[in-house]
Amino acid sequence: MPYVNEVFNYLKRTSPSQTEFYQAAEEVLESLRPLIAKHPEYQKYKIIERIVEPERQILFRVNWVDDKGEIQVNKGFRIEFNSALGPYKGGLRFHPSVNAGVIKFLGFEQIFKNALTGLQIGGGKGGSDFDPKGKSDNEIMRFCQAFMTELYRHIGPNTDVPAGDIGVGVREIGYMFGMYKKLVNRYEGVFTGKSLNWGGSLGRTQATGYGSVYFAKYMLESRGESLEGKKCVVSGSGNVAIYTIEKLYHLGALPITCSDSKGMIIDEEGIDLNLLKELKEVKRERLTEYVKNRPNAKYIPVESYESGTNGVYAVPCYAAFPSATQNELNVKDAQNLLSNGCICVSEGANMPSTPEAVELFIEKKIAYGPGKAANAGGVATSQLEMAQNASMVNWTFEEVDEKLSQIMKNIFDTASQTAEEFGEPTNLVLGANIAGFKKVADAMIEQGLV
Ligand SMILES: NC(=O)C1=CN([C@@H]2O[C@H](COP(=O)(O)OP(=O)(O)OC[C@H]3O[C@@H](n4cnc5c(N)ncnc54)[C@H](OP(=O)(O)O)[C@@H]3O)[C@@H](O)[C@H]2O)C=CC1
Ligand SMILES: O=C(O)CCC(=O)C(=O)O
Repeated sequence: MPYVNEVFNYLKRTSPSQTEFYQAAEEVLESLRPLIAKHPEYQKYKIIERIVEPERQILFRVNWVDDKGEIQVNKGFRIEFNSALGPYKGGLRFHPSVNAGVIKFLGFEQIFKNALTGLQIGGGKGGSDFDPKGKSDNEIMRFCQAFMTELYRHIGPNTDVPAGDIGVGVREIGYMFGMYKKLVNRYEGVFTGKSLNWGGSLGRTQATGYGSVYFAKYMLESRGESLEGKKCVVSGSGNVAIYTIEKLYHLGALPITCSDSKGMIIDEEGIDLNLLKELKEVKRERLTEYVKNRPNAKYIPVESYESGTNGVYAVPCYAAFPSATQNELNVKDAQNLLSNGCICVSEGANMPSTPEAVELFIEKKIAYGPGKAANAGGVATSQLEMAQNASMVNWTFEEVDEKLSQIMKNIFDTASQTAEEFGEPTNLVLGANIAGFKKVADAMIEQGLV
């Protein structure tokens, strides 16, 4: 369909060098071809042209002073992509790889992910190229405060509600919220992922990882399969990876790997979750420390991975849970997984598989849950946090977890029913993209040309 090609070419011409954004946009636009053929109104109202263009992009300078008294300068970003379904909602990422193209891909994915949750949240994302690694607690605080001295004027509980992502957790949210409160002189639910001491929701910390495992469970159930007793591989060792591992244990599976940017752990007896939490959540150590406490486990540094592959996906498993970062799983990794008998991939990370890897998973018809569906439990639980803040109530952990599980089931049902309707029953990429897009597109038409 030339229309879709034209929009994609326009986007490449007008937003140069945004590789990750092109990747995310191309996948969605390709999926939309059969929908647009059936629904010419999307073309008439120029929904595709409008949806690939953020409503607002905020780029700003962040000045702060390090512990040596030297001035440091970083870039800050907030991309308010689409508000058809609710206030902009999406995390903040602090990582040296952050640039406009990365934030734009994340914000774009967020539009459809948030729509799939069935909740009233629009799509946005932000962050900075600030590297939190090796920074003191005081430096983290000063950076977060400096970041907020600009961002505060663009956000609000009914406007734009940030949360965490890579490099941003409860500690950073606390420092940013503190500065926001001081600047606006109001105590309000402007962030999610807050500490339980002052407005956070039980279950938000666990939600993305738990949600990704629930999604795998529902994909597998629909095929008469289950995770019980099965070996699983997990990449990453941050928030999403840790709670993926925890939920895998709850469901009787055996998670045997985790990783960080320097290397990976293989622990055939099962990852020691208490040890991992202590190292990563409390001490903020590297994974090399894990094997010092767990002599039977093996540490493999990145340099020892087979060239051009991610070592995690060379480990034989029944199901894989990519939970680190974008494009961490390439076509060679996908081949390794498939040839070792893996039948399920549930993406906790955003866009962790390259387009060629995704194509192979779809062609082989394995249970493949794309990130925008499989990791939507985090943002969905953020919306539950907003709902509790707005009505000044606190739900129990069990209430939140029950709602999360049901939301993941609904997302799976919606994506698979839509995939079936468009003639490819196992293709959840197609199903998730069409179902998410349709909800936003219909709202955009109903709200007029704004
Ligand atoms: N937190 C949330 O609620 C949600 C997160 N996500 C996505 O999940 C993924 C993980 O996020 P989260 O767990 O919150 O982040 P964390 O910062 O808690 O952890 C990130 C993990 O990924 C590893 N990692 C990051 N970048 C790279 C890289 N370039 N190469 C190899 N490993 C890397 C980190 O290793 P190291 O410490 O060495 O850098 C760390 O183990 C991201 O894609 C994020 O967008 C999706 C939905 C919600
Ligand atoms: O909880 C949120 O608002 C955002 C989570 C997030 O950044 C994501 O879904 O990628």
